[in-house]
Amino acid sequence: MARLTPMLRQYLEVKERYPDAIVFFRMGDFYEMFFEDAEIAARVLEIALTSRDKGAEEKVPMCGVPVVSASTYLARLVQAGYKVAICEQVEDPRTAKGLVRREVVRVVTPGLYVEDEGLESKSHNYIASLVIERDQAGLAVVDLSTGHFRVTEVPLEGALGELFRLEPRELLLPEGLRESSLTGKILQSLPGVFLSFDDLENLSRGRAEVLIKEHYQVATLAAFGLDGLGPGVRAAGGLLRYLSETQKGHLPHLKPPLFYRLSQFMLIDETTKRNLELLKSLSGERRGSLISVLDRTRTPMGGRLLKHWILYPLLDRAAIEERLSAVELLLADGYLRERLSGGLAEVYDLERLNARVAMKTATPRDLLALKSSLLRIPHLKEALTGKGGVLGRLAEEMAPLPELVDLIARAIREEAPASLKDGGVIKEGFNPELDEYLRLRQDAAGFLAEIERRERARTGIPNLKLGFNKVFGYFIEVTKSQLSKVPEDYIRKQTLVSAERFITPELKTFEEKVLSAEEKSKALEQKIFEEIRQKAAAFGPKIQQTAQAVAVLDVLVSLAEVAEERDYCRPEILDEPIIEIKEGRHPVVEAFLPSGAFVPNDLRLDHEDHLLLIITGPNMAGKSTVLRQTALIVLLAQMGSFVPAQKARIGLVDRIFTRVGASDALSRGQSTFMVEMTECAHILHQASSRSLVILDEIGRGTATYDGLSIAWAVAEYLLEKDGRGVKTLFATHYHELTEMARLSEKVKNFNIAVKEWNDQVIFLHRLQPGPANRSYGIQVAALAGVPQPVIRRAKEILRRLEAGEFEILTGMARKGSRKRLRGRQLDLFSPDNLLKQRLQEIDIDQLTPIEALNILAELKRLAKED
Ligand SMILES: Nc1ncnc2c1ncn2[C@@H]1O[C@H](COP(=O)(O)OP(=O)(O)OP(=O)(O)O)[C@@H](O)[C@H]1O
Repeated sequence: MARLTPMLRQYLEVKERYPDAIVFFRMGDFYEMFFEDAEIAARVLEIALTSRDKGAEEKVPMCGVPVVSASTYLARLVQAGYKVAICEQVEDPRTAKGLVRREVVRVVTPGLYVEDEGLESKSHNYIASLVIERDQAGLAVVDLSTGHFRVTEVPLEGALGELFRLEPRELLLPEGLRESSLTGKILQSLPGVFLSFDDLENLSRGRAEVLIKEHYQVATLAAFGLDGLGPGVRAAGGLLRYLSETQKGHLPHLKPPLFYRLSQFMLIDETTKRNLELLKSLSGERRGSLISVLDRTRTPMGGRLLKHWILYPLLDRAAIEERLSAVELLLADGYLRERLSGGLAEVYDLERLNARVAMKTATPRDLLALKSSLLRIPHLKEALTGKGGVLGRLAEEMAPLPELVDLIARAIREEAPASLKDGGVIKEGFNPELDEYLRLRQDAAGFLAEIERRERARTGIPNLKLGFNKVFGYFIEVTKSQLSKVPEDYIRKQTLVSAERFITPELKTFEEKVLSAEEKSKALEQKIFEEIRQKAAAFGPKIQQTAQAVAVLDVLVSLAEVAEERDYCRPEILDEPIIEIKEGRHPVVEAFLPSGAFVPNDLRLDHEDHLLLIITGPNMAGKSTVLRQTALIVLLAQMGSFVPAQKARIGLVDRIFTRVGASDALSRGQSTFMVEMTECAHILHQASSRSLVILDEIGRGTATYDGLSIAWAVAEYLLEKDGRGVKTLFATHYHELTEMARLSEKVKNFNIAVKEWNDQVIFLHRLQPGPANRSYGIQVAALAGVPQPVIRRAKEILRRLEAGEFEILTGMARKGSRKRLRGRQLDLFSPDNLLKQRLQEIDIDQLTPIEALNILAELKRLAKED
């Protein structure tokens, strides 16, 4: 240490306090990084790595980024998963005695990033914290870029699901969980989440309460609905402490924590969110997702709220009806909708602008954006006056804040530059002192012209010019051919190819005056701007309230537009557990087909005679589509949207469960069948009589008869669960399941119609009562391009199976007729020696019917491979 320069010593002291962060060390107009930090940053940011003298002969690796463009570099480091500590000069270098004092003013991680460059405008950037107490988990989430703060308590097994629903960018966990299996599971569910660890386990309930009360200056937690909570309060307090430490206590825009219970909303778990392709398609893109069809929002806060509505459908009938009525009104009044959408399109991200104002990072252009957004508010309010219901309430909640608009309009120049650094931000006439400096600078132009004119006359050099550059300041330029006329008092400063530049004492004195005026005016502009920003910050809560109202309005207008364009209807919301859909459509599939090409379908579910619908039909007929569209229509209805149907009556559903086809869990080291059964177990445990269960092809991942037996037992269990059963749609290729309809009147068979033509199938996509009579698997295989010899052979096997050989075989197996069975099987599948040998080993007399069936299934499989 002793050999280091004082500056590097200061740097190392800072670094010692933030060992796991890259330190951005402010030096003038740059943030510099040293040692290993410099090497990492140079690599990640692709900037030059240089070095600096350590004071002795050794060199220290170093790199730097300009302060003006720092947020871009910051975004890249943070996105690459690094933590950055921003260390500023906290005193004026011009007046500091000795080394300038520097302090870390903010720590930035993926979850603490607030600059626009690295954030998706229509997504929240959440940081969450998790605290576990026995079988309960407390969860708190904050979006620092908007100030949203939410808290919940969930049973431990639901914590992961809720985390997946929120998808935080960063998760704060108790130190003790660092190496735990739970952390491993979290990383599997949320790949790319940035994990931070904190001493949350030793944060007592009492201490956490004090932290919250102190921050919000309240006497009790009752106002936030947090009283009576345990781990929820600790998670919220812990998160607040972490935010306060990293932001150095600077969190004025954080909204009061909003407590919610999972039971207030329809529960959408990880599987359902993925399977129903709510925010992303199965291939991971926005295209093909529900939100891609629904999102017509014009403001970033509207976009974020729409996501929230999709993930948190309501269970309160009155609240749903309110939203639906607003959508209906907007749908009916095209003129109103147009006025509103025009206004909304001109509102910027009020939430993030407000956050930047509060965090003192707002630029002059941010304030202009705030002003022009607020200027739209009176128009929106006016358009909504007298509308009643939600719309009327929104109008009341919007605050146009004319004092703030007026202040910004008087103070900030419309063409203000992006940064404050070079001045030119504050309008003339706003501050007399600033005007004085400005006049001096303007006068300077006249004064310089006067000097030029006078010097030309004095020296007789007609093309003598006055100029300015950053290195030499003001100068007089004389071309080489005129040099002989230059007077004695000119002092030569610079030689160019064809001219020489001079200064005079008079010019130097003048220059000092002008430059000091410039410097003073910049400092004054900075001060004035900060004062205005400070004043704007005082309007924070009103701006947030307005932003929230704008967001709701934006989503409602968006839903009305989609309803109009895609011809959706208003669903009837019921308390009784019925789902009745007439001419329902899949909102996403239909959007990809030509208009009118989608075949609508009717469907009814209830607890009397339509509790379990078994849906059979060939591959590609549209079984999955019917299943998913039913779930999506229910979800849309409960989020307050119109639905793609001619008529829909929806009894409130508390949860939608889905078990659909292959999942991407293979990459997480689980087998397809294991995933299928885990999801299935979850459904069987959790589903209630108010849930909707969608099962697509269950039991397919194992041996045929194991699978069939499981599928059958699962269906039976759901039929009886809790005495009332669970509304279930079950698509299957196990034709045997259709037998269930004979055993219970609550079960109904449906199939999806196809037409046969020239040994080809034509898909009609129409749902009709009764079981499917054929599977057409081979025709679909042919469509898919399976080679002709295989298709011919498959048809041959199928023909013989259908001719009854299958039943004969099983019958024989039951009777234990070893010899005949062997003969038949050999004949049927033209087996090789290996197969013959296997059959010799089987003691058919001891076989149970199921075992016999399994053997046959295996033979079939071998024959197919053959
Ligand atoms: N009602 C419909 N109207 C028009 N096209 C439809 C309809 N239903 C499905 N389709 C089309 O058929 C395709 C296959 O549908 P889907 O995946 O639902 O079939 P499936 O019966 O579940 O098939 P598999 O058994 O192979 O999974 C869809 O991608 C869609 O293009």
